[in-house]
Amino acid sequence: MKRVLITGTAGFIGFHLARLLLEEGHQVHGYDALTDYYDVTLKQARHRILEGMPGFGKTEALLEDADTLFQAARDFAPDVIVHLAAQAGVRYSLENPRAYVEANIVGTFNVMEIARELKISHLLMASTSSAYGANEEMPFKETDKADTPLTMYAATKKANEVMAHSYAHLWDLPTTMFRFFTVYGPWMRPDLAPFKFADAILAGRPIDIYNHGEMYRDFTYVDDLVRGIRLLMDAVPARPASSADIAPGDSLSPAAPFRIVNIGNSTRVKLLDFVDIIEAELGVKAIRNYMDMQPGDVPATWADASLLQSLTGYRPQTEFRDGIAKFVSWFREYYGR
Ligand SMILES: C[C@H]1O[C@H](OP(=O)(O)OP(=O)(O)OC[C@H]2O[C@@H](n3cnc4c(=O)[nH]c(N)nc43)[C@H](O)[C@@H]2O)[C@@H](O)[C@@H](O)C1=O
Repeated sequence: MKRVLITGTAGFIGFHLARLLLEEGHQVHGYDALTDYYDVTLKQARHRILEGMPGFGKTEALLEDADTLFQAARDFAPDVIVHLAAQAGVRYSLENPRAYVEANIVGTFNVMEIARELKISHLLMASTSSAYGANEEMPFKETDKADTPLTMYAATKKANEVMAHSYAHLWDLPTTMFRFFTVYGPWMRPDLAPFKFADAILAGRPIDIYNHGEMYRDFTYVDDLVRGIRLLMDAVPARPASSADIAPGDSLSPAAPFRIVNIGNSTRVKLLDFVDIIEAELGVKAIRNYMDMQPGDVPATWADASLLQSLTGYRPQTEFRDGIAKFVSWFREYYGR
Protein backbone atom coordinates (compact mmCIF):
# COMPACT_ATOMS: atom_id res chain seq x y z
CA MET A 1 0.00 0.00 0.00
CA LYS A 2 1.29 3.43 -0.97
CA ARG A 3 0.44 6.89 0.30
CA VAL A 4 -0.07 9.01 -2.79
CA LEU A 5 -0.57 12.77 -2.80
CA ILE A 6 -2.31 13.74 -6.03
CA THR A 7 -2.78 17.36 -6.99
CA GLY A 8 -5.78 17.96 -9.24
CA THR A 9 -8.11 15.20 -7.95
CA ALA A 10 -11.19 17.27 -8.88
CA GLY A 11 -9.78 17.45 -12.41
CA PHE A 12 -10.34 15.04 -15.26
CA ILE A 13 -7.15 12.97 -15.10
CA GLY A 14 -6.53 13.32 -11.36
CA PHE A 15 -10.02 12.02 -10.63
CA HIS A 16 -9.53 8.90 -12.77
CA LEU A 17 -6.08 8.23 -11.32
CA ALA A 18 -7.31 8.65 -7.73
CA ARG A 19 -10.18 6.26 -8.38
CA LEU A 20 -7.84 3.64 -9.80
CA LEU A 21 -5.44 3.91 -6.85
CA LEU A 22 -8.26 3.80 -4.29
CA GLU A 23 -9.65 0.69 -6.00
CA GLU A 24 -6.22 -0.88 -5.62
CA GLY A 25 -6.31 -0.12 -1.87
CA HIS A 26 -3.85 2.79 -1.69
CA GLN A 27 -4.29 5.88 0.48
CA VAL A 28 -4.85 9.03 -1.58
CA HIS A 29 -4.82 12.64 -0.49
CA GLY A 30 -6.24 15.01 -3.09
CA TYR A 31 -5.18 18.63 -3.31
CA ASP A 32 -7.34 20.80 -5.55
CA ALA A 33 -8.62 24.37 -5.54
CA LEU A 34 -11.68 23.69 -7.75
CA THR A 35 -10.86 26.79 -9.79
CA ASP A 36 -13.59 28.14 -12.04
CA TYR A 37 -11.79 27.79 -15.41
CA TYR A 38 -14.68 25.45 -16.22
CA ASP A 39 -17.91 24.26 -14.56
CA VAL A 40 -17.12 23.83 -10.86
CA THR A 41 -20.09 21.53 -10.32
CA LEU A 42 -18.41 18.92 -12.55
CA LYS A 43 -15.32 19.14 -10.33
CA GLN A 44 -17.45 18.84 -7.20
CA ALA A 45 -19.21 15.78 -8.62
CA ARG A 46 -15.85 14.09 -9.25
CA HIS A 47 -14.72 14.83 -5.69
CA ARG A 48 -17.98 13.50 -4.29
CA ILE A 49 -17.35 10.14 -5.93
CA LEU A 50 -13.84 9.98 -4.47
CA GLU A 51 -15.18 10.96 -1.04
CA GLY A 52 -17.41 7.90 -1.15
CA MET A 53 -14.39 5.61 -1.43
CA PRO A 54 -12.32 4.39 1.53
CA GLY A 55 -8.80 5.81 1.76
CA PHE A 56 -9.50 9.27 0.31
CA GLY A 57 -8.88 12.61 2.00
CA LYS A 58 -8.63 16.08 0.49
CA THR A 59 -7.52 19.66 0.89
CA GLU A 60 -9.17 22.38 -1.17
CA ALA A 61 -6.64 25.13 -1.82
CA LEU A 62 -4.49 26.70 -4.51
CA LEU A 63 -1.05 25.39 -5.42
CA GLU A 64 0.16 28.98 -5.04
CA ASP A 65 -0.82 28.86 -1.36
CA ALA A 66 2.49 27.32 -0.30
CA ASP A 67 1.74 27.21 3.43
CA THR A 68 -1.46 25.22 2.94
CA LEU A 69 0.13 22.90 0.39
CA PHE A 70 3.15 22.24 2.60
CA GLN A 71 1.02 21.60 5.68
CA ALA A 72 -1.31 19.23 3.85
CA ALA A 73 1.66 17.30 2.48
CA ARG A 74 3.48 17.17 5.84
CA ASP A 75 0.34 15.90 7.57
CA PHE A 76 -0.29 13.22 4.97
CA ALA A 77 3.38 12.17 4.60
CA PRO A 78 3.17 10.72 1.07
CA ASP A 79 5.55 8.16 -0.44
CA VAL A 80 4.78 9.45 -3.92
CA ILE A 81 3.45 12.73 -5.33
CA VAL A 82 1.61 12.89 -8.65
CA HIS A 83 1.23 16.52 -9.69
CA LEU A 84 -1.61 16.97 -12.18
CA ALA A 85 -3.21 20.24 -11.04
CA ALA A 86 -2.54 23.03 -13.52
CA GLN A 87 -4.00 25.82 -15.50
CA ALA A 88 -4.84 23.69 -18.54
CA GLY A 89 -6.02 24.62 -22.01
CA VAL A 90 -4.08 25.69 -25.06
CA ARG A 91 -6.35 28.46 -26.34
CA TYR A 92 -7.16 30.13 -23.00
CA SER A 93 -3.43 30.79 -22.55
CA LEU A 94 -3.67 33.51 -25.20
CA GLU A 95 -6.39 35.27 -23.18
CA ASN A 96 -5.01 34.90 -19.69
CA PRO A 97 -1.30 34.01 -19.74
CA ARG A 98 -0.80 35.15 -16.15
CA ALA A 99 -2.98 32.31 -14.84
CA TYR A 100 -0.48 29.87 -16.39
CA VAL A 101 2.52 31.55 -14.77
CA GLU A 102 0.82 31.47 -11.39
CA ALA A 103 -0.55 27.94 -11.36
CA ASN A 104 2.00 26.19 -13.55
CA ILE A 105 5.26 27.95 -12.68
CA VAL A 106 4.74 29.08 -9.07
CA GLY A 107 2.43 26.17 -8.23
CA THR A 108 4.75 23.52 -9.65
CA PHE A 109 7.70 25.10 -7.86
CA ASN A 110 5.80 24.73 -4.58
CA VAL A 111 5.15 21.06 -5.30
CA MET A 112 8.86 20.52 -6.04
CA GLU A 113 9.81 22.25 -2.78
CA ILE A 114 7.63 20.02 -0.63
CA ALA A 115 8.72 16.91 -2.54
CA ARG A 116 12.33 17.81 -1.74
CA GLU A 117 11.59 18.54 1.93
CA LEU A 118 9.73 15.26 2.41
CA LYS A 119 12.34 13.28 0.43
CA ILE A 120 9.60 11.40 -1.36
CA SER A 121 10.53 8.30 -3.32
CA HIS A 122 9.13 9.46 -6.66
CA LEU A 123 7.72 12.71 -8.00
CA LEU A 124 5.60 12.39 -11.14
CA MET A 125 4.32 15.48 -12.93
CA ALA A 126 2.23 16.29 -15.97
CA SER A 127 3.69 17.93 -19.02
CA THR A 128 2.14 17.93 -22.46
CA SER A 129 2.58 16.94 -26.07
CA SER A 130 2.24 20.69 -26.70
CA ALA A 131 5.88 20.86 -25.55
CA TYR A 132 6.80 19.50 -29.01
CA GLY A 133 5.48 22.81 -30.37
CA ALA A 134 6.44 23.41 -33.96
CA ASN A 135 8.37 20.12 -34.33
CA GLU A 136 7.67 18.58 -37.72
CA GLU A 137 9.34 15.21 -37.41
CA MET A 138 6.70 12.63 -36.40
CA PRO A 139 6.02 10.62 -34.36
CA PHE A 140 7.26 12.79 -31.49
CA LYS A 141 10.01 11.15 -29.42
CA GLU A 142 11.08 12.20 -25.93
CA THR A 143 14.69 12.46 -27.11
CA ASP A 144 13.78 14.96 -29.87
CA LYS A 145 14.58 18.59 -29.20
CA ALA A 146 11.48 20.39 -27.93
CA ASP A 147 12.46 24.03 -27.87
CA THR A 148 9.73 25.67 -29.94
CA PRO A 149 6.61 26.03 -27.74
CA LEU A 150 3.80 27.93 -29.48
CA THR A 151 1.81 29.14 -26.48
CA MET A 152 2.36 30.13 -22.87
CA TYR A 153 0.57 26.93 -21.93
CA ALA A 154 3.26 24.90 -23.69
CA ALA A 155 6.01 27.23 -22.48
CA THR A 156 5.04 26.89 -18.81
CA LYS A 157 4.85 23.09 -19.11
CA LYS A 158 8.22 22.96 -20.84
CA ALA A 159 9.54 25.21 -18.06
CA ASN A 160 8.22 22.69 -15.51
CA GLU A 161 10.28 19.99 -17.19
CA VAL A 162 13.53 21.94 -16.92
CA MET A 163 12.76 23.16 -13.38
CA ALA A 164 12.14 19.56 -12.32
CA HIS A 165 15.36 18.42 -13.93
CA SER A 166 17.35 20.84 -11.77
CA TYR A 167 15.71 19.58 -8.56
CA ALA A 168 16.18 15.96 -9.57
CA HIS A 169 19.86 16.72 -10.14
CA LEU A 170 20.48 18.84 -7.03
CA TRP A 171 18.47 16.89 -4.50
CA ASP A 172 18.47 13.37 -5.95
CA LEU A 173 14.73 13.53 -6.31
CA PRO A 174 13.57 10.76 -8.68
CA THR A 175 11.27 12.51 -11.13
CA THR A 176 9.16 11.39 -14.08
CA MET A 177 7.43 13.91 -16.33
CA PHE A 178 4.62 12.75 -18.61
CA ARG A 179 3.86 14.26 -21.95
CA PHE A 180 0.14 13.61 -22.40
CA PHE A 181 -1.49 13.49 -25.81
CA THR A 182 -5.04 14.97 -26.02
CA VAL A 183 -6.84 12.94 -23.37
CA TYR A 184 -10.57 12.23 -23.63
CA GLY A 185 -13.22 10.02 -22.06
CA PRO A 186 -15.99 10.06 -19.45
CA TRP A 187 -15.79 13.01 -17.03
CA MET A 188 -13.62 14.94 -19.48
CA ARG A 189 -12.99 18.69 -19.44
CA PRO A 190 -15.75 20.73 -21.10
CA ASP A 191 -13.18 22.90 -22.90
CA LEU A 192 -11.87 19.99 -24.98
CA ALA A 193 -13.05 19.32 -28.50
CA PRO A 194 -15.01 16.04 -28.05
CA PHE A 195 -17.06 17.61 -25.25
CA LYS A 196 -17.60 20.92 -27.07
CA PHE A 197 -18.68 19.09 -30.23
CA ALA A 198 -21.07 16.72 -28.46
CA ASP A 199 -22.60 19.63 -26.59
CA ALA A 200 -23.05 21.77 -29.72
CA ILE A 201 -24.31 18.95 -31.94
CA LEU A 202 -26.98 17.93 -29.42
CA ALA A 203 -28.02 21.57 -28.99
CA GLY A 204 -28.26 22.05 -32.78
CA ARG A 205 -25.54 24.72 -32.71
CA PRO A 206 -22.96 24.83 -35.51
CA ILE A 207 -19.46 23.59 -34.73
CA ASP A 208 -16.31 25.37 -35.81
CA ILE A 209 -13.87 23.22 -37.73
CA TYR A 210 -10.44 24.75 -37.42
CA ASN A 211 -7.98 24.72 -40.33
CA HIS A 212 -10.79 23.36 -42.53
CA GLY A 213 -10.42 20.01 -40.80
CA GLU A 214 -6.76 19.52 -41.74
CA MET A 215 -5.86 18.87 -38.10
CA TYR A 216 -4.65 15.66 -36.53
CA ARG A 217 -4.58 14.59 -32.91
CA ASP A 218 -3.28 11.52 -31.17
CA PHE A 219 -6.31 11.07 -28.91
CA THR A 220 -5.61 9.07 -25.75
CA TYR A 221 -8.37 7.37 -23.80
CA VAL A 222 -8.30 8.35 -20.14
CA ASP A 223 -8.33 4.80 -18.69
CA ASP A 224 -5.29 3.95 -20.82
CA LEU A 225 -3.57 7.13 -19.72
CA VAL A 226 -4.03 6.55 -15.99
CA ARG A 227 -2.92 2.95 -16.38
CA GLY A 228 0.28 4.29 -17.94
CA ILE A 229 0.73 6.68 -14.99
CA ARG A 230 0.09 3.87 -12.52
CA LEU A 231 2.75 1.67 -14.12
CA LEU A 232 5.24 4.52 -14.32
CA MET A 233 4.85 5.11 -10.57
CA ASP A 234 6.79 1.87 -10.14
CA ALA A 235 9.38 2.71 -12.84
CA VAL A 236 11.47 4.96 -10.60
CA PRO A 237 14.29 6.63 -12.54
CA ALA A 238 17.82 6.17 -11.17
CA ARG A 239 20.73 8.48 -11.94
CA PRO A 240 22.92 6.62 -14.45
CA ALA A 241 26.61 6.04 -13.61
CA SER A 242 27.50 7.46 -17.02
CA SER A 243 25.73 8.32 -20.25
CA ALA A 244 26.89 4.97 -21.63
CA ASP A 245 24.40 3.35 -19.23
CA ILE A 246 21.39 5.03 -20.84
CA ALA A 247 19.50 2.64 -23.11
CA PRO A 248 18.94 3.78 -26.71
CA GLY A 249 15.68 5.73 -26.94
CA ASP A 250 15.55 6.39 -23.21
CA SER A 251 15.15 10.04 -22.22
CA LEU A 252 16.87 9.41 -18.86
CA SER A 253 19.10 12.36 -17.98
CA PRO A 254 22.85 11.71 -17.79
CA ALA A 255 22.92 14.09 -14.80
CA ALA A 256 19.84 13.26 -12.71
CA PRO A 257 17.28 10.58 -11.82
CA PHE A 258 14.93 12.20 -14.29
CA ARG A 259 13.05 11.16 -17.39
CA ILE A 260 10.29 12.36 -19.67
CA VAL A 261 7.77 9.84 -21.01
CA ASN A 262 5.11 10.24 -23.71
CA ILE A 263 1.71 8.77 -22.88
CA GLY A 264 -0.16 8.64 -26.16
CA ASN A 265 -2.11 6.23 -28.28
CA SER A 266 0.27 6.49 -31.28
CA THR A 267 -2.51 6.88 -33.82
CA ARG A 268 -3.53 10.09 -35.51
CA VAL A 269 -7.16 10.94 -35.98
CA LYS A 270 -8.08 13.59 -38.53
CA LEU A 271 -10.38 16.28 -37.16
CA LEU A 272 -12.97 15.64 -39.90
CA ASP A 273 -13.05 11.90 -39.15
CA PHE A 274 -13.34 12.73 -35.51
CA VAL A 275 -16.46 14.83 -36.19
CA ASP A 276 -17.91 11.96 -38.30
CA ILE A 277 -17.36 9.52 -35.42
CA ILE A 278 -19.00 11.79 -32.85
CA GLU A 279 -21.95 12.35 -35.19
CA ALA A 280 -22.32 8.60 -35.66
CA GLU A 281 -22.17 7.89 -31.93
CA LEU A 282 -24.66 10.65 -31.14
CA GLY A 283 -26.87 9.74 -34.08
CA VAL A 284 -27.16 13.46 -34.93
CA LYS A 285 -25.58 15.40 -37.82
CA ALA A 286 -23.39 18.38 -37.07
CA ILE A 287 -23.76 21.79 -38.67
CA ARG A 288 -20.21 22.52 -39.77
CA ASN A 289 -18.59 25.92 -39.89
CA TYR A 290 -15.18 25.74 -41.58
CA MET A 291 -12.58 28.12 -40.19
CA ASP A 292 -8.91 29.01 -40.59
CA MET A 293 -6.11 27.79 -38.38
CA GLN A 294 -6.32 29.25 -34.88
CA PRO A 295 -3.36 31.08 -33.33
CA GLY A 296 -1.23 28.86 -31.10
CA ASP A 297 -2.81 25.62 -32.32
CA VAL A 298 -0.50 22.87 -33.50
CA PRO A 299 -1.63 21.15 -36.72
CA ALA A 300 -0.80 17.62 -35.59
CA THR A 301 0.38 15.48 -32.70
CA TRP A 302 1.53 11.88 -32.81
CA ALA A 303 3.25 10.01 -29.98
CA ASP A 304 6.05 7.53 -30.22
CA ALA A 305 5.00 5.38 -27.24
CA SER A 306 7.90 2.96 -27.35
CA LEU A 307 9.62 4.33 -24.23
CA LEU A 308 6.45 3.86 -22.16
CA GLN A 309 6.22 0.34 -23.51
CA SER A 310 9.84 -0.52 -22.77
CA LEU A 311 9.57 0.85 -19.21
CA THR A 312 6.20 -0.71 -18.33
CA GLY A 313 5.36 -3.37 -20.92
CA TYR A 314 2.19 -1.39 -21.65
CA ARG A 315 0.91 0.95 -24.31
CA PRO A 316 -2.47 2.61 -24.76
CA GLN A 317 -4.63 0.80 -27.28
CA THR A 318 -8.26 1.90 -27.03
CA GLU A 319 -9.68 2.52 -30.50
CA PHE A 320 -10.90 6.09 -30.85
CA ARG A 321 -14.36 4.95 -31.83
CA ASP A 322 -14.71 2.76 -28.73
CA GLY A 323 -13.45 5.53 -26.48
CA ILE A 324 -15.86 8.05 -28.00
CA ALA A 325 -18.75 5.61 -27.54
CA LYS A 326 -17.90 5.45 -23.82
CA PHE A 327 -17.58 9.21 -23.61
CA VAL A 328 -20.94 9.73 -25.36
CA SER A 329 -22.74 7.30 -23.11
CA TRP A 330 -21.35 9.06 -20.03
CA PHE A 331 -22.23 12.48 -21.47
CA ARG A 332 -25.81 11.51 -22.25
CA GLU A 333 -26.36 9.95 -18.88
CA TYR A 334 -24.64 12.62 -16.78
CA TYR A 335 -26.39 15.52 -18.50
CA GLY A 336 -29.62 13.64 -19.21
CA ARG A 337 -29.53 14.57 -22.94
C1 LIG B 1 -2.07 17.53 -24.71
C2 LIG B 1 -2.97 18.71 -24.79
O1 LIG B 1 -4.26 18.21 -25.14
C3 LIG B 1 -5.27 19.16 -25.20
O2 LIG B 1 -5.01 20.13 -26.18
P1 LIG B 1 -5.53 19.96 -27.70
O3 LIG B 1 -4.90 18.79 -28.34
O4 LIG B 1 -5.34 21.25 -28.38
O5 LIG B 1 -7.06 19.55 -27.46
P2 LIG B 1 -8.44 20.14 -27.91
O6 LIG B 1 -9.48 19.16 -27.53
O7 LIG B 1 -8.59 21.52 -27.39
O8 LIG B 1 -8.29 20.19 -29.48
C4 LIG B 1 -8.27 19.01 -30.26
C5 LIG B 1 -8.46 19.34 -31.70
O9 LIG B 1 -9.73 19.91 -31.89
C6 LIG B 1 -9.62 21.24 -32.39
N1 LIG B 1 -10.56 22.08 -31.64
C7 LIG B 1 -10.53 22.44 -30.37
N2 LIG B 1 -11.58 23.21 -30.06
C8 LIG B 1 -12.26 23.32 -31.17
C9 LIG B 1 -13.46 24.00 -31.50
O10 LIG B 1 -14.11 24.67 -30.71
N3 LIG B 1 -13.82 23.84 -32.73
C10 LIG B 1 -13.11 23.13 -33.60
N4 LIG B 1 -13.52 22.99 -34.80
N5 LIG B 1 -12.03 22.51 -33.36
C11 LIG B 1 -11.60 22.59 -32.16
C12 LIG B 1 -8.22 21.69 -32.16
O11 LIG B 1 -7.82 22.62 -33.12
C13 LIG B 1 -7.49 20.37 -32.23
O12 LIG B 1 -7.19 20.02 -33.57
C14 LIG B 1 -5.40 19.81 -23.85
O13 LIG B 1 -5.76 18.84 -22.91
C15 LIG B 1 -4.13 20.46 -23.40
O14 LIG B 1 -4.34 20.88 -22.06
C16 LIG B 1 -3.01 19.52 -23.55
O15 LIG B 1 -2.09 19.46 -22.73
